[in-house]
Amino acid sequence: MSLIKCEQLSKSYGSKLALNSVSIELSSGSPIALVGPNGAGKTTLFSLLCGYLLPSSGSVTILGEKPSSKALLGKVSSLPQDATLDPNLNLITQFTLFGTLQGLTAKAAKDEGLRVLSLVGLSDVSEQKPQSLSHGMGKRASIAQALIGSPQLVLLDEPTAGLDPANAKVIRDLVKTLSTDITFVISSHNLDELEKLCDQVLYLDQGQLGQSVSIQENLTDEYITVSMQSCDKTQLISEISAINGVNSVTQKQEDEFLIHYSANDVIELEVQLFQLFSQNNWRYRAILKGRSLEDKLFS
Ligand SMILES: Nc1ncnc2c1ncn2[C@@H]1O[C@H](COP(=O)(O)OP(=O)(O)OP(=O)(O)O)[C@@H](O)[C@H]1O
Repeated sequence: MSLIKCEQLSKSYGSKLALNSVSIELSSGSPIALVGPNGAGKTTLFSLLCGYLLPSSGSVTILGEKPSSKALLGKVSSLPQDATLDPNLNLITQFTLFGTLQGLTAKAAKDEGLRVLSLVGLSDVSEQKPQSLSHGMGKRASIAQALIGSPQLVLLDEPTAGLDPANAKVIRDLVKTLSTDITFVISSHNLDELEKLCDQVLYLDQGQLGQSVSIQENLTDEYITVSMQSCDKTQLISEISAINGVNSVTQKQEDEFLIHYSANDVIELEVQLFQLFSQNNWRYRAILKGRSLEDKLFS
């Protein structure tokens, strides 16, 4: 059975059509990215999936059920972009309350609260109120709240927005670890982050679902993306273009170059690239097989 199924799903706010006939069918598994410009309809789609909003037309089901149905209690949860915890209650008190709202006994709810706090590394602050937490800890606490009851589907809206790189990595590692049991759908503007986490990317623009890109396909594409730290750009393009099997070299950004090749032996091409860098004393930042997600989506 599909995890999420939307058929010609539309949502209007008055005369504003925020979501326009979206049809998708998604299965459980690796994290799924939802990307799109501001106002594309990502939050609206999340709200429909959670049952916070009703469709104007079309249909949406999660595990075959309507989003707000009792059968989905505890199976779907979400971390809205502006989620805040109750400032008046300490973490474990409010998590216990959320657990009981999902039908757990008080004891089981407290155990569950402690379990999810431990998952996000916040056992030590379970008795503290949200205001005493740093921004990163607060975000982890909100994610912990979304994990109460071991849901099958968790929707994360900008889970690392505003976090420093170290805290963002903690959240990414957490999602990676948990994604063996939970399917995450992550809305974010951070394409680098999504590339690290997700296999599939849904692109929403002006309420319409555009392309669905599989990141894994990168592995078989005949592209290499090279980010350089220092080099002579004109010479780099000319010398790589001259390598046997290379069809084209395109400068994508200031220091990023996309190599399209038809060589059968990618390892041989990589060796030649390293030799070229070494001979010219050029330094590289990264060499990526395939195209970057940004390039796949926007070129
Ligand atoms: N409650 C509302 N009333 C009227 N219009 C709304 C409402 N909520 C959203 N919209 C409009 O619907 C469209 C989609 O908004 P939505 O918040 O779903 O986009 P988004 O992709 O999440 O944007 P962002 O990346 O900026 O968070 C926008 O044009 C927005 O202005």
